[in-house]
Amino acid sequence: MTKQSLVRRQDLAVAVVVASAIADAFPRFSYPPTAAAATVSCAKNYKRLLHQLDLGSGGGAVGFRRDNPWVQSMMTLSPTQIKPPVARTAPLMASHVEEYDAWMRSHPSALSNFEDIIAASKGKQIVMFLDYDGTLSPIVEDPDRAFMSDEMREAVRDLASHFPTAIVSGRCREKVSSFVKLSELYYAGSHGMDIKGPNDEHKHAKTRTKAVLFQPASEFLPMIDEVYKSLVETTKSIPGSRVENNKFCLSVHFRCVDEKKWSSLADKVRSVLKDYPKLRLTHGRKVLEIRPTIKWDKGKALEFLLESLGFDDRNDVLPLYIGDDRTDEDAFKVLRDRRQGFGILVSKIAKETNASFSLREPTEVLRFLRRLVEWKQFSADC
Ligand SMILES: O=P(O)(O)OC[C@H]1O[C@H](O[C@H]2O[C@H](CO)[C@@H](O)[C@H](O)[C@H]2O)[C@H](O)[C@@H](O)[C@@H]1O
Repeated sequence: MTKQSLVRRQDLAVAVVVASAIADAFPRFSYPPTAAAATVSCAKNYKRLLHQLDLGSGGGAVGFRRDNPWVQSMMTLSPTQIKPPVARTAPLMASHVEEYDAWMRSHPSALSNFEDIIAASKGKQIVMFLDYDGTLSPIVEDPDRAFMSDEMREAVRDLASHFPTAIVSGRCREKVSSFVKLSELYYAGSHGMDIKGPNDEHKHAKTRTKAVLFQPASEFLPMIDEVYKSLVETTKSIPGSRVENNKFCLSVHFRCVDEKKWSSLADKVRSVLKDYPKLRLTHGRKVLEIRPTIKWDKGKALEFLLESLGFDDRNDVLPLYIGDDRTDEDAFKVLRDRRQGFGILVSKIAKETNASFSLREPTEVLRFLRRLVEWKQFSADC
């Protein structure tokens, strides 16, 4: 066994131990799922939980005990806080490693399969879509300090000089663009509900976009502001909770909330939302996300941007979307349904996904982006 493969095995073992801990703590939702049941059970559970979470479609009266599905879903979909158990039995670990290996075979590394991705781009214009948190920046406790490294910024800048590049984020557009600090990019903030093109001087030569600006949820602004104020007031008694105003949507963070208080936090959020049937609730990584019930998401934003760039109904385009979160699945699904381009999921653990490839963490995203730039520069020189 090589040193590299040994290291990878050790990483896998850690991921597996954490996943096993989740499965132990919440056996109803095994995670990662068994190889055979992975697709069906994860998808079913997630859909069921989302249905129960969807207050807009009548969530019904439910309590907020630890055994409540809503609270359970906060736990199962936000695994990082769960500590690995002290010891695991070898056979169990081995089986989970096998499951992870099986997942990696169906969602192989975009780095190891770089040549295949490049081969698929032959004669096509690559268009890049990048999620921000957990993709370009590592997940940190304070959302206001989720900075992107200078190396990553440099790589994204180089990337955008070769390919049209968009940032697609749940954050407020102004906030994410202040983190990225590159005016040559397209930005789709608030989960795609706030889209803006690059400044005039940066328009990409191969695109015919004009000043793109699309805000399909603008009528919800007063309601979102009102709910933001209510949530700040209602949740202030929960230590560590935090409400973030993302302009067309809101985030209620529970990364720094004691697990014992999650139920109470969920209760408070729901008590506010019950008066707003036009808002719905979804989950991200240790975050409850509140947004208008309109049929608009990151997938629609991807389609909107492709069309704005003049690539709609064309076969000579290869969109690549890199993201780490549930909300990115809408974009992965669009690519899968269109049979166009590739979704790349950033994850260290097996997850139900519509992505075709995977990368383990933002440092691998950085390597992938750099390779794309190097390949483009090399092919331009030849
Ligand atoms: O679509 P994204 O760009 O991935 O945005 C999704 C949410 O990201 C941020 O929250 C996440 O990152 C934080 C900083 O690392 C972390 O503290 C939090 O637990 C994560 O959920 C952002 O703050 C949210 O508003 C976005 O909705």
